[in-house]
Amino acid sequence: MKKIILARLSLITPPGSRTDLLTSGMILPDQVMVEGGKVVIPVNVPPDYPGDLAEVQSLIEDRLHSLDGIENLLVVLTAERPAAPQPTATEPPKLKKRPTEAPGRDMRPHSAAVPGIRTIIAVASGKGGVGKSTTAVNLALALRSLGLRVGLLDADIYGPSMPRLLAITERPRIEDDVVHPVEQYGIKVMSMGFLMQEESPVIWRGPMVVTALMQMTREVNWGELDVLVLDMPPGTGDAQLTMAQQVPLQGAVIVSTPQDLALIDARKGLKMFKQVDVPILGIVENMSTFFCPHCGQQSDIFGHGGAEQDARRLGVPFLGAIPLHMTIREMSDAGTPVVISEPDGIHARHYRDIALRVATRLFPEEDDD
Ligand SMILES: Nc1ncnc2c1ncn2[C@@H]1O[C@H](COP(=O)(O)OP(=O)(O)OP(=O)(O)O)[C@@H](O)[C@H]1O
Repeated sequence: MKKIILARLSLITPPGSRTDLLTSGMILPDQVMVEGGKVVIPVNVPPDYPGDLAEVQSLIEDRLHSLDGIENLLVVLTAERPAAPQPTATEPPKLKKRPTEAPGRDMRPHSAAVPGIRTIIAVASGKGGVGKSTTAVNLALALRSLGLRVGLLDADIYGPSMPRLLAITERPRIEDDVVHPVEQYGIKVMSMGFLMQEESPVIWRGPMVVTALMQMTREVNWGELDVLVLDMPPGTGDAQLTMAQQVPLQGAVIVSTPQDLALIDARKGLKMFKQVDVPILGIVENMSTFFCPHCGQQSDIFGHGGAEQDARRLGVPFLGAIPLHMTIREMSDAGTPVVISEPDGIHARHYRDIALRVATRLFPEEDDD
C-alpha cells in the first residue's frame, strides 16, 4: 500500500516547484505513515515556497482519494518557521537544575531540547489495548501530584483518547499562530484529537515544523514543564520508530499486560527504543491481578508477575503493577482518572509509586533536596 501511495505522490509536481513531491524532498518516504486504512502524509514545505499550501494539500488528496483501502487520509502541511526568537542564554533559568544526561541521549540525531521542557518521556506499548493511554494519563496526573509541572501530549494519531479520558470539551486556543494547550486537572494537554476535528483545520495550515508531532511538541506553547508525557500510538511500526527518533526523548515507559503475547510485544517495544538509543525507564505491568468488584477477591487471571520477571531478564527496571479493576475503567470512562477521583485510594497510590520511580530516574540529583 505504501509503495502505491509513494508512486502516486511521485506523480505530483506542485505549482511553483520544478520537481515532484518526493524528488524535491517535500515528502520523505520514511515520514509517510500507513497503518491499516489510516494514512498520514507530512509535507515539508520550504519556507520560501511560492505556491499556495492549500493547493498542495488538495493535489495530494485528489491523487490518493480514489485508492482502495484508504479510510482516513491526513495530509499535514509543515513548514519551517523562520527561527523564532529563542530564550537568550542570559535569561534567568527558572529551573533549579538540569536533569542528568541520560545515557546515549547525545548520540541521537534529534536530541535538541525543546525550550522550556526539561524532559520528554514516551509511554508506549507493543500492541494496542493493554492500557497504555490509561497508564499515561494517570502517570501524568500522578507526576503532577508530586509537584511537577506536567504536560500530556496524546500522539496517538490513530486513536486519540485524551479528550475523552480527561473530559475535555474545550479546544486549544490559537493566538497569533501559536497553539495554547488545554489545561485540565493541573496538567497541560494537547491531543491529535483536537487537531483532527473538522472545525479546526487552521492549525494544520499554519507555518509548522518538520512533522505533525514535532509541531505538537515544539510549536505548542507549553510554557515551563518538568515532564512532557507522550502517549505514543500502540505498536512498534514505522510511525512509532519515526516518533521515537524525531522527539528528544529522555526515556520510555513500556506498558504491558502479563500475558505472554503482550510480553513478546513489549520486548519489541524495548528493542525499538534501544535501537534509537532512548533509555528505558521501566516496564509497567497493567491489568496484573483481577479484583472482583463484588466479593473483593483477587485472582491472577493472566498470570501476574510476567512483566516483572521479564523486566529482570531483560535488565530493565520494573516500575510497578496496576491491577485490573473496574474502578480504573469506570473512572477513565467518566473523564476523571482514578488519580483525580480517588486520590487517596489504592490505585492512585500505585500510580504515584510508579510516578515517583519515573521522577527519580529523570531527576536523580534532586533526591538530595
Ligand atoms: N488497570 C485497568 N483496570 C481496568 N480497566 C483498565 C485498566 N487499564 C486499562 N483499562 C481499560 O482497558 C481499555 C483499554 O485501555 P486503554 O485505552 O488505556 O488502552 P491502550 O493500550 O491505550 O489502547 P489503544 O491501543 O486502543 O490506544 C479501556 O477501556 C480502559 O478503561
